[in-house]
Amino acid sequence: MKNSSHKTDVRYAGIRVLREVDEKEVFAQELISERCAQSDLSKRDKNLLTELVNGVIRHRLPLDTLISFFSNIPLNKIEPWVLYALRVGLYQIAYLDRIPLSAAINTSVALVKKLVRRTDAVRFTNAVLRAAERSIQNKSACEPEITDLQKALYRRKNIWCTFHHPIFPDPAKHLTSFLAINYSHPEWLIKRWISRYGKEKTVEMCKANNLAPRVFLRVNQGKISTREFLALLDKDGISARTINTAVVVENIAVFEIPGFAEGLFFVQDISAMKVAEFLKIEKSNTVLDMCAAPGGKTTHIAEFLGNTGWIYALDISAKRLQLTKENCLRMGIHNVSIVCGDASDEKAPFRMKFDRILIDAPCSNTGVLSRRVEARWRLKESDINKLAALQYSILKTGASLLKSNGYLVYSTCSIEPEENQGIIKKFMGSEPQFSLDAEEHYLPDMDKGDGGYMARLCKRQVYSY
Ligand SMILES: C[S@@+](CC[C@H](N)C(=O)[O-])C[C@H]1O[C@@H](n2cnc3c(N)ncnc32)[C@H](O)[C@@H]1O
Repeated sequence: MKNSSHKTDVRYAGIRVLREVDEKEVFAQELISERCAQSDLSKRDKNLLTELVNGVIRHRLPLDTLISFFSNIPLNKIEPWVLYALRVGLYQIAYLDRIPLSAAINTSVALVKKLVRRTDAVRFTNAVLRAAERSIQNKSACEPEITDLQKALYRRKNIWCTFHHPIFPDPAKHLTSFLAINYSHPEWLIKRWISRYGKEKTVEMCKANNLAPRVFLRVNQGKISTREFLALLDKDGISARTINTAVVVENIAVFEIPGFAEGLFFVQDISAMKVAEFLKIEKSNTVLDMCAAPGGKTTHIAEFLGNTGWIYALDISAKRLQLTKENCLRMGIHNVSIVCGDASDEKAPFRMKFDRILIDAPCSNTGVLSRRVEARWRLKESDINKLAALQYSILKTGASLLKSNGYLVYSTCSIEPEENQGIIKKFMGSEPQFSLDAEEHYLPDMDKGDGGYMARLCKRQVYSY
């Protein structure tokens, strides 16, 4: 859909991405980047597209709760395009400040007019959005002003939106469903985290998961020094600072940062940057990266190797390995072989053994929910044990491919113990040749980065007499 000046309409692009993310099970961020690259959207509209798609996915549960409250049709009976248009409209009404309420309503109604072309659907969309708008009492209420939590929706940075009606569960009677709806996470995950981390920490993590994550850049030292890169950003008026070796950029989308195509940096969370370092790479090592795509850690390992040694980048996904290849080319890395295969298969396609092995395992992603916005809705509690079984078999294969005195790092971006300490404990119980050299786990934090886990195992030499 083009608007009157024949430019792509940003909300139309957004609603299509939202439906595709749900129906094709693709990653929202990858689809947003693809659409931004292909479209004639302005920089401002690209930012709005990112905000709308990520915001609607992150806040889906409170948005659907509002729709259910103001609609006379059950949620599962609402025509899909109408439902997406309602979510987009309500997100702007309840969570954004820049867009006038009338514009939020009119643009969603216009989407339904174009996509559904039925007057009852148009009338229904208009009625639900106007009822929600009329029910808002104060869009920027501070915590001390909240007298009835059933009428209050948490927005961000301790700002709430209050309503005239009691829409949300009573926290005194249904604490977990109140927290699940207000902070937009599945209830089973809230229960799990409360039992492990307590209510305060759980709420803090949920709040962090609902904010756009910080953009951390790993400067490609093979091409440019951090000082030179900061000067380049400064020249473009981009404010940046360093945290340890990472560069943090504020208020800017990745596509606006200079030097991407030239491979001057890799976008990588500060927690993910710790993993390659943890592997204790030495020059000339032969390294196996067993779950390598799209190559964030492969390219970091290459930096530690300099132009020495060799990396085998294995992954089960040919499509994601294509990204690994492109990233290696972009970053100017040539000592990598790309291998497509199943790392859980004990007959892994290698006859040789490796000095270092990295297993950055497929996981539930519960440490990176601010980045992987759709993950919280796709994940089921029963998936955690299934993932643990896969992770364990990948670890067993990796262990069989490590040289004596070599190091193996097992890492995830999950904060669930079954996928982390549980795997290592079980493994150590059955593999006396290995010792646990070091272990770290971290919870998601706005300033310190994503949540996750890493363990370094050492394979001892066994002498037979
Ligand atoms: C956490 S991501 C890896 C991220 C990567 N290390 C990086 O830093 O860019 C996990 C990867 O595991 C891959 N994967 C899932 N199951 C696998 C299997 N059985 N064998 C090999 N790779 C697998 C996925 O395709 C995905 O690319």
